Amino acid sequence: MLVGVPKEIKNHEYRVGLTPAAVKEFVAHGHKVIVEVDAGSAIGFSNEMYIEAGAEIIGTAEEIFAQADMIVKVKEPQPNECKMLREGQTLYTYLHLAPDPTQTQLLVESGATCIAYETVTDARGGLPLLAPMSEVAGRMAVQAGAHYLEKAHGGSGTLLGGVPGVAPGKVLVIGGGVVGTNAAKMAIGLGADVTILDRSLPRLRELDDIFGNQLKTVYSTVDAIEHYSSKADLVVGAVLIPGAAAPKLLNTAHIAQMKQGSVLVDVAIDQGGCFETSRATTHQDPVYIVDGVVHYCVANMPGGVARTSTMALNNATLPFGLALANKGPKRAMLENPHLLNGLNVHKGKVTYSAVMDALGEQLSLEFQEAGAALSQ
Ligand SMILES: NC(=O)C1=CN([C@@H]2O[C@H](COP(=O)(O)OP(=O)(O)OC[C@H]3O[C@@H](n4cnc5c(N)ncnc54)[C@H](O)[C@@H]3O)[C@@H](O)[C@H]2O)C=CC1
Ligand SMILES: CC(=O)C(=O)O
Ligand SMILES: [Mg+2]
Repeated sequence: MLVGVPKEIKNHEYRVGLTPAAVKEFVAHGHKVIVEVDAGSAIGFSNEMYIEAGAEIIGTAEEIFAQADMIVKVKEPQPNECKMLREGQTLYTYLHLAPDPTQTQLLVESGATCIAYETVTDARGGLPLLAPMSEVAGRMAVQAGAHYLEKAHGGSGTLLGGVPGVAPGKVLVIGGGVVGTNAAKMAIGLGADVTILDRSLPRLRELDDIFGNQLKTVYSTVDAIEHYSSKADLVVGAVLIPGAAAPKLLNTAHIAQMKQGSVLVDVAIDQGGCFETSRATTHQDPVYIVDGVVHYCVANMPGGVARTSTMALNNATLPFGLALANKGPKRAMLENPHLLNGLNVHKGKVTYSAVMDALGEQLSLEFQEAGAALSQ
């Protein structure tokens, strides 16, 4: 198969679909890889490294899209990229279609086979191609929180770890999944006083087993959220109800009760955010202040540490990517129901029901169940 890797074109997005190490794997399996010039240069993956791994460097995205059987990316394709896709071509990347009618319409019109990283599943009910970016975002949440607690950045001037003779800062993590666990790990590592809320008791038991008495686990109720947020220096929003908009767990009245200079990091902002006052921000302009509380709501946090994120993402995407190339997309998906769950659009039809539920009527889309669509 001819695999193409264009340079990402979203604002301040430096991740790249394949690392040189991943290219080497595709080449070792007999595939040809073409990479756009400087696709990874910003994060230390030079054109020479890709050539050494066996790739050919190509001057423009247009040539990559025209030649490749499968396009491997990170972020959802931008409109000009969608227009270069065609029937018979496979797109393997994050898509997040449900809130994005324009992209959905363009992918349907392209006729291409579009696989979304974020809907590929695993045998334990997890999302294995979302998990690495949730690990990154969870860890970054505490780094960002510690930074914005500094006086010069709008915070209260609190050091999360404290010092001998001064108590540590208090961190509240709401949601104990992948983001929440990684945030807790970092906050504990800094020596903060950490409490995590979840509404799943089995999950709270697991967290108790992992962290012991370094972490306070509390069942998530309105009362618990009110109590712990009013005392917190840093609150991390890390809830997910799969496929749905995030629930608003802190309202404006709760935020008014919080300490001046405390920090909210709303990681769930890509699902609409879990604080009433949250609105999406960017790496260029990451924070704003409401009622004396600093809000950090960056929707693509992993892009901020693009080198680590690219390597973490490739570790997860490589086995599925190789299966797509080795077997061909049709056989690879029909043989693996978890990969098939990634299929969102195929030959002009939507094949993922949550996307159909969100946009079907608005765009007059045609739906076909993924397995049936591929089998034709
Ligand atoms: N902003 C960014 O750059 C990124 C954002 N994310 C987002 O972070 C969010 C969390 O992702 P994951 O940790 O992977 O999800 P997850 O499914 O692993 O964990 C979510 C947890 O929230 C809990 N939960 C649901 N409702 C709750 C409530 N009312 N109170 C307390 N807990 C509740 C669930 O029981 C579950 O344990 C998602 O919206 C995801 O899309 C992920 C990566 C990057
Ligand atoms: C998950 C996602 O969309 C990102 O890492 O940017
Ligand atoms: Mg206040």
